[in-house]
Amino acid sequence: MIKIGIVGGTGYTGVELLRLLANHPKAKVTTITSRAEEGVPVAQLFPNLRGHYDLAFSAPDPDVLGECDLVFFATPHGVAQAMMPDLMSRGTRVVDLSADFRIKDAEVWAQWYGKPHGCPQLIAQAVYGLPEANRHLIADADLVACPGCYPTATQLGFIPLLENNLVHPERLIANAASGTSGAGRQASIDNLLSETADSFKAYAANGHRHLPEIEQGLRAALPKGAGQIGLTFVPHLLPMVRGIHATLYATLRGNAGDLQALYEERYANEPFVDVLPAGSHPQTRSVKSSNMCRIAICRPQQRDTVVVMSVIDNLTKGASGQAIQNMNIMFGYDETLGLNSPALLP
Ligand SMILES: NC(=O)C1=CN([C@@H]2O[C@H](COP(=O)(O)OP(=O)(O)OC[C@H]3O[C@@H](n4cnc5c(N)ncnc54)[C@H](OP(=O)(O)O)[C@@H]3O)[C@@H](O)[C@H]2O)C=CC1
Ligand SMILES: CC(=O)N[C@@H](CCC(=O)OP(=O)(O)O)C(=O)O
Repeated sequence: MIKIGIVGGTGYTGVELLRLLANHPKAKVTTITSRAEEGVPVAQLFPNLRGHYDLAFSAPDPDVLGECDLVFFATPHGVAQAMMPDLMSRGTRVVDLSADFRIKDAEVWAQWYGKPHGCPQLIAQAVYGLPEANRHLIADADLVACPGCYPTATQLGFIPLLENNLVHPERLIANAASGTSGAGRQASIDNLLSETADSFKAYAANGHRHLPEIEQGLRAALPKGAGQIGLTFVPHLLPMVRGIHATLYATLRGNAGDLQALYEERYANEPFVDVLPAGSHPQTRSVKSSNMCRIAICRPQQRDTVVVMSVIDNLTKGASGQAIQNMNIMFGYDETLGLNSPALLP
């Protein structure tokens, strides 16, 4: 049994980690932090966890976290950067759910996150935790940077086309829509029910901080010499709680062959990517609370635009489920341990 610490246990990704880890056979949460809720029993704040956890929230303490085999950071950007050097010097491994170590260029990070990177010396050793692309590196990593929610849905959708150099990489488009839990649990007027219900809008159309992360991942998938990645990414807010639906567009270079077979083959051995039968339209409800990404591909009127639809639960495959998938790989466990529940319906 490995000992787990969670920094930032009162946010949506923190409580999703707790939900998923409650039945994990090889991992036990031994400390969970919140500064605002210090001393409050976990089950008092989250009644769904009554009977599962005896712990109370505590303030982050490096000595206590340093006794864990693995610490998850489920905190806003900047927190992991500040605590990481001390924690890693104690030999504790880390899966960071924030964007602190996702981007390989510290200056690009600073440009998009509006402040200097707080720990540039550890960026190089951070492994980007998208198992479908980096499984072999994750296994030995001490620091895994878990991908963002939009980046997970978008990269899994585009990767097979790019790896096989089938599309013009500089003309990619991603229209993606997220439920409101993507914005976290802190109060904000924009996320009130009365602001979001019965409405649908794009936001950050001029540039969202996930753009450099997604482009970095797509660049890694493209064979050398195959051109430059250029993505137009427009996020949208959906009046629902969980889920991301990404509709992706790419222009084929020429005769692409059987795209359905290509996707089925690429993801045949992936436990958490499900390529739907031709003609399907994936729904966010088919992945709600599950770690699955469901994908469908089509080529309308057999023209040169390929459309890929990719759905995930932003809190599960888009954050905490993927974080646990990474943990399983890091500790040599079956990758699916604790993550096999099907989606919640209705
Ligand atoms: N929501 C989503 O769908 C996704 C979120 N992410 C990322 O995961 C991270 C967590 O997201 P989410 O759960 O939504 O965030 P929330 O805002 O809901 O929760 C943040 C948590 O971090 C703690 N925290 C805040 N500041 C600090 C600090 N300085 N030191 C220690 N703890 C702190 C808070 O507790 P307290 O202040 O009491 O200490 C709280 O428990 C973010 O980086 C987010 O971008 C990634 C993918 C998807
Ligand atoms: C709906 C909504 O507001 N979503 C958030 C992104 C989700 C997220 O948490 O971003 P990371 O994955 O980088 O942590 C946003 O657009 O900022």
